[in-house]
Amino acid sequence: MRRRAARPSPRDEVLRLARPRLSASAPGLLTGLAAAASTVALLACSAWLIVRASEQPPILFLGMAVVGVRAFALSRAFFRYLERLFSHDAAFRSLEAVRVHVFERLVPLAPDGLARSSRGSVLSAMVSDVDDLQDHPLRVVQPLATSLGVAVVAVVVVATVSPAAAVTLAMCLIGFVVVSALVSTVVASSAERTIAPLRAGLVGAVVEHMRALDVLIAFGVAGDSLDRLRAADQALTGAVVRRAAGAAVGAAGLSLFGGLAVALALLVSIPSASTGALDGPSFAIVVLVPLAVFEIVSAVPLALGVARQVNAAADRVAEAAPADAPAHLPAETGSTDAPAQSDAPAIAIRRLVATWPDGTPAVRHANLVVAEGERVWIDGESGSGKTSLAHVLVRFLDHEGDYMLRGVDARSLHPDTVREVVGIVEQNPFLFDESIRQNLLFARDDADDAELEAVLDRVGLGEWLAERGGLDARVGERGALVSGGQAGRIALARALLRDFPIVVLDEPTASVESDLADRLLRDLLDASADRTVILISHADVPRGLAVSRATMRDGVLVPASSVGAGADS
Ligand SMILES: Nc1ncnc2c1ncn2[C@@H]1O[C@H](COP(=O)(O)OP(=O)(O)OP(=O)(O)O)[C@@H](O)[C@H]1O
Repeated sequence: MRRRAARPSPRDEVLRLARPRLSASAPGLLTGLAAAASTVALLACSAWLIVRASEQPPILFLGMAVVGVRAFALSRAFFRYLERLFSHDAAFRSLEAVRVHVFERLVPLAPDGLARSSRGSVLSAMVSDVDDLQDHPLRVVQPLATSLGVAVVAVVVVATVSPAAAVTLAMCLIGFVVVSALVSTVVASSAERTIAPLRAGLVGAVVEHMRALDVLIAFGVAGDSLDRLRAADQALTGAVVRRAAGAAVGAAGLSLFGGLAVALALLVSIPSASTGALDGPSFAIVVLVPLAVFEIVSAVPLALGVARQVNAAADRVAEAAPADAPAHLPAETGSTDAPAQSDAPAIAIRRLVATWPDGTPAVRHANLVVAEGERVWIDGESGSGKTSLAHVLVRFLDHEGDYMLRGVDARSLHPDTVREVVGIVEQNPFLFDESIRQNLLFARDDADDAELEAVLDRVGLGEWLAERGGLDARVGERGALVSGGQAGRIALARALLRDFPIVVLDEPTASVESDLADRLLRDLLDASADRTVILISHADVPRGLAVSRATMRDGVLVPASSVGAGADS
């Protein structure tokens, strides 16, 4: 029986994505090898030429070596240039693919699958951790492959001249790689593994500091936040310094073993040189080639350090953007045919249960039937689960039990298709730091100015728009230049532009004083008169605005009460 291949670990999956295909990386690897081989050959040829020239032979005997020195000097630069070109081209191409792939993995997580990750860690995963992954082909695979190739070729070439010198060279190379790798692992491995998380911590601290600056200043604690930033910066600097110490150990090992290789080559070659078995130029090659080889393999301890950093970055990318969506989020599959209006209710849910990705119960039990064109008011105490239900209705959250949308099982539809029919106007709508026009256009980018002005007029913002000087007025960072009620109205204008037949209004009056709340609610519901509306509001809704009412209590939706529900205004 054939065994199914084990699935690679999340880290390996990410690294495999970052690794260019062999056909893309082969030109870089081969030219890198040629450049390194040229370096060694240049030194060997020069050493031979200098020593042979000191013997003052006829110039004809030196011709080939002179050409060789020139050729290897030129080919070294030429192949080095090509190697940079090919290897970076391959790495950047795969980097582009990785970033797109990571972004595609993040999209289905938003918004509820990302609720527990800080913006800083997602930002770091997407930017600096993905950037670090390009070091895998460039600064790990390339130098290791080049070093191995050149070391083997050099040992073989030296063996043809002096087998004993080849043995000492091989021993010194192995000693250097083993000892410096071990010592630098002891000195720097923990630093290298912590650099990515510490850098993410610093980015996260900076992002949070900037986002919360108004609150921090208002409460006089901006200094404490700056202290935290400083501490994060110091921790990162400390790790970088410890990593540099590891690199210094590697450099010391290089001098030690490089010198040892030359000394041992002298030791084992002098007897044959003194008996004449080894001629002067060959003696020079045997003694000096180790210096050039060690220059190439000096990249090995650095590459091992970079490999540890890349592994840490890959772990973080795999954690921030897992290959499989976490439990309780809807799968990004299903029919893309949006269900049309029919005799079936707009929304019918029965024995519906939903859970947040972290396991917190979101909705414990809900039954609700909403006819096409009906307005339902869902009230309930803060934290009872109203917003959670809204997230189920727009398929941000998965559910168990029945959720039929216009007679079609919502789970059989692609979540994006459900969101073409059911739109949400969030409790704290997000406004981009852009003009009013841009904040509306992203809902429907082919709307002209007249349509935008009409929809703003419909949600009661016509006068305000004129006062602001038109659609080019900016709304500020996170809507800082508009009030909470105006932000809610802009969010509804977006939903109307998108023309969702079913709209969920989540606490539209939450940030509005109570005497203005009734007017805002009336305006919003008037503006959505031709659609099915599920109005979530813990505040009273004036009589007549909602047709039926249901109450959420501790995650349980208590069935709708009589027609004409609503408080006396
Ligand atoms: N992203 C989340 N991850 C995990 N738990 C959450 C998340 N969002 C909300 N909760 C929890 O789910 C429960 C219901 O919260 P929900 O926001 O649905 O209440 P709500 O009735 O809309 O409250 P409010 O009227 O204050 O907006 C609460 O216990 C809350 O702490």
